[in-house]
Amino acid sequence: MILQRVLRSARPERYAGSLERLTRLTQRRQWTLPLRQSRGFSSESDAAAAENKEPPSQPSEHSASDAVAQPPSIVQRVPFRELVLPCIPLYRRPLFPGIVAPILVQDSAACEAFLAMKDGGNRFAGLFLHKSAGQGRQQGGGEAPGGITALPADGLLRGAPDPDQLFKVGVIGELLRMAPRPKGLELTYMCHHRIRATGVARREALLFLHTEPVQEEKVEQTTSIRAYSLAVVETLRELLSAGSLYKEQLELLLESVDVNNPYHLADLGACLASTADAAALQEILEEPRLEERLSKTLGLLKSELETIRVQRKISRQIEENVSNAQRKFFLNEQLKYIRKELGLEKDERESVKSKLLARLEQKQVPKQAASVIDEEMQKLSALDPASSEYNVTRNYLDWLTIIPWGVYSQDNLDIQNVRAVLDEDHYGMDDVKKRIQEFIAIGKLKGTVEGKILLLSGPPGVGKTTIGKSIARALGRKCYRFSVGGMSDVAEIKGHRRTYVGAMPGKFIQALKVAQTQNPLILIDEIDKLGRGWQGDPSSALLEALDPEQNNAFLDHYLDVPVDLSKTLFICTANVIDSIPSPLLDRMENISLPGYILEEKVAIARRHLVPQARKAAGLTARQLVIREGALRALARDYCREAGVRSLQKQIERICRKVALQIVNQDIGQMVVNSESLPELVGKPPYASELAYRRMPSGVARGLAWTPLGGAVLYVESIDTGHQGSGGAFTGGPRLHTTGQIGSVMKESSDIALSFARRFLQAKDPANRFFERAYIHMHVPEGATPKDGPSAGCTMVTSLLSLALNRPVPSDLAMTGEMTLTGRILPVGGIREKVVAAKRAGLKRVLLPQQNIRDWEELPDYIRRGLEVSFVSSYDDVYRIAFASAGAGASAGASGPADANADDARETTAVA
Ligand SMILES: Nc1ncnc2c1ncn2[C@@H]1O[C@H](COP(=O)(O)OP(=O)(O)OP(=O)(O)O)[C@@H](O)[C@H]1O
Repeated sequence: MILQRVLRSARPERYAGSLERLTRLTQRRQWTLPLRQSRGFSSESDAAAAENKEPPSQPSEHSASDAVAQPPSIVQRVPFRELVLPCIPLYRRPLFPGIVAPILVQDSAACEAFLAMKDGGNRFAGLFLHKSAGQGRQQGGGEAPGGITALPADGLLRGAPDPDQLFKVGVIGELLRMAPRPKGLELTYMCHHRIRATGVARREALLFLHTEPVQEEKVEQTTSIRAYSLAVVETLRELLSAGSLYKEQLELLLESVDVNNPYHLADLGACLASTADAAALQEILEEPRLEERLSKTLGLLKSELETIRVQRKISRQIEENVSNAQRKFFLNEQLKYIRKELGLEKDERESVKSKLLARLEQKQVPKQAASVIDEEMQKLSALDPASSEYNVTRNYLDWLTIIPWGVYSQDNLDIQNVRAVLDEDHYGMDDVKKRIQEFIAIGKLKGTVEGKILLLSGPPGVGKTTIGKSIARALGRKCYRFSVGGMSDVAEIKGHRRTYVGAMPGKFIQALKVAQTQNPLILIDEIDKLGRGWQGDPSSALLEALDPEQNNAFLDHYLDVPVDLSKTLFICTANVIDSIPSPLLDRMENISLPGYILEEKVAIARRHLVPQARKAAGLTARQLVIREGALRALARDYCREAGVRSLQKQIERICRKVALQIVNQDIGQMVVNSESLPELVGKPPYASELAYRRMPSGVARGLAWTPLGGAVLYVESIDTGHQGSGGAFTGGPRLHTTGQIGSVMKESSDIALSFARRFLQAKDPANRFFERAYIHMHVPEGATPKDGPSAGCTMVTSLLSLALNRPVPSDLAMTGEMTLTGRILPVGGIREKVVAAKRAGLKRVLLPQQNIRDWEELPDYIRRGLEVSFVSSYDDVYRIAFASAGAGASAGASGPADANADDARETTAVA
């Protein structure tokens, strides 16, 4: 057991003394001795007497003999007979004959009992394995300090162990030494022969048992016993070579093993099986047959050897892994050092710095920016690349150096080229293109087009964004587009302060990075939908960037050095201009795109939308032919909005369907005409009946402006009956309005009623209609909110038509604000309204006199085919709208020129 203690210890020298003792003991007393049969001590006094005798120092003649293997005997002083012995329970492993083992006794009563026994000359004790042994070290009390046999942590034999919990076969131990320890006594026992417990003698502080010696069977040393013995020795040698840590000690033991004594060999082998469990060892202890005992011992030793091998393999693998990683690390470090020495690789900071500096080579960095870059470079050199500050500085430098300082693209200011490019991308828009040409012509004279903010306003899908891109292409400038719709965070424009984690510069600096020129064209979409949130006012930030007075030193929060944006061309787009903050609007040059009339839509579809969609669907011009009639029907019956986006979608839809049919049915060509439309894109979404092919009395047609473009709007009035005659509005106001009209429009209706009464009185005093009438006025498309004063004269006309019972001509539409005295005031959105009238196929429009300039500014192709009358008072309107009794009827009969484009089907939103 000392050996085991040595085996488990990392510091075998601690046990040098024990080993010495072991060696001495094994040499002197047991292991090398051929044990003779005991003469048998008759009494304890015999045993005491025997203690003074010198044990034989030489092996017996039997041990030398190969013929017979003798069972182990004991030295004469050990009584080989029935005895009453104090019992020491062993909580980890059984002890075997020939073993010296220290045992720690902690229980004070037990200690006293052992002291008393020693004083009484009683040196023997029975050492029996407790049945709980091997069920966990904690339970067994763990390693007893200074001893290899574990005892319960709470001390030995407290209240004496339960005899039923002990194995019956154990060994008799002879006390060699008793030494005080801080926590009790350390008893060192020399184990002799096997004993068997036969009964309980008495229980005091210790348990005393009746014991009898176990007689070992005498056997012939057969070949198999020899073979087993040799195998055990061989395995022990292998163990020796495998476990180098205890080499010396094992060698010592092996030298002392009497290989010719199989009993001895089996016991020793079992002792050395340090990983074997207590039950297996107890089995060997109890095994009466020598050959079996040897075989079991061999088994335990083999498994011990295997365990050691596996253990070594595992540790070798771990060592290999660790050393590989270490080796790699060292080699990498060496490589880095060598590369650095050879000048092949600079320090990370140096390589970053040189990369960043290389970016500045072709640039003209302004002084202020250059000094900041310098400072930051120095800072970078002093920072640890692993620190977070290093990354912040590096990112900052990254942005500072990526700005295209002083890099400008050459503008192509050739007017003809500009026009050619614009024409190539967009059909029509003549006035817009002219305005752009003018703008570029000025740029040509000045040598630059800087400092201008163009605003393209108009309904959705009229090509504002695409024309912006075309301008960039025409000028040969890089284009960067971003939308500010709903943008409420000022940081999106001005950047974040660098102190924030993940800080970024704003959109303008990002634009410069992407464009890589300091004079790109920046397209700011949806400027009318700019948000305003708690994170500041983006419109003020935009102003700083766009304003030619300030933007030569635009200060982004992140970059923190002034950047010149004055050479940048800004183009903004908006659907309405009213919601653009006025300081911004002031600085812009508005070009309005009013929306397209039918012919334009058809031409755009033919020249641009169809080829684009065909290409996107992988079709050739031969495979898909869309007839003009189909395009016309599409624009007229399916897509009535001002722009061409939904027309574009419908054409794309047609292309997809045709592509599927061509692939599915292997058709060479498909021709789409107006008849095939329902099959391809479904039924037209607009009602096919003409709402007012013939205008009834009380209905007048107005023109409205909406964010989606112009629209035709109706005002309908009816007399609901006299007061008290069961009419719906009995006792209520004389005019009731519906149709989601806003407060301004409501006021217009009141003005209209008051004026119409006065007007009628003057024109036809006999007509007392308004005195008795209770009128319901409705503006259709009741779900769409409408507001504004421009329907004033239409409302008066509607009321007078009702009062006079004379219909208004059905080819006539009007717009104009009414005053109470009958003057017609100018209104906005003339262009959109005229386009809407034209789209609806109307022939005549009445516009306020003061809007004559707006009319004159309209391109010819819009004005063409429209008869316009300018009116300054309602008398003028009356003259035209109620010219003759038959006018309405005759006009009504003729209807709009294009019956299919009946205006009743126009969408109406805000008047
Ligand atoms: N005159 C035109 N000629 C050729 N294509 C046009 C014309 N007008 C519009 N388009 C096409 O219509 C589509 C929609 O245009 P775009 O996106 O520029 O509209 P938008 O006015 O910017 O709309 P929104 O206000 O919704 O942003 C584009 O594919 C564009 O090419």
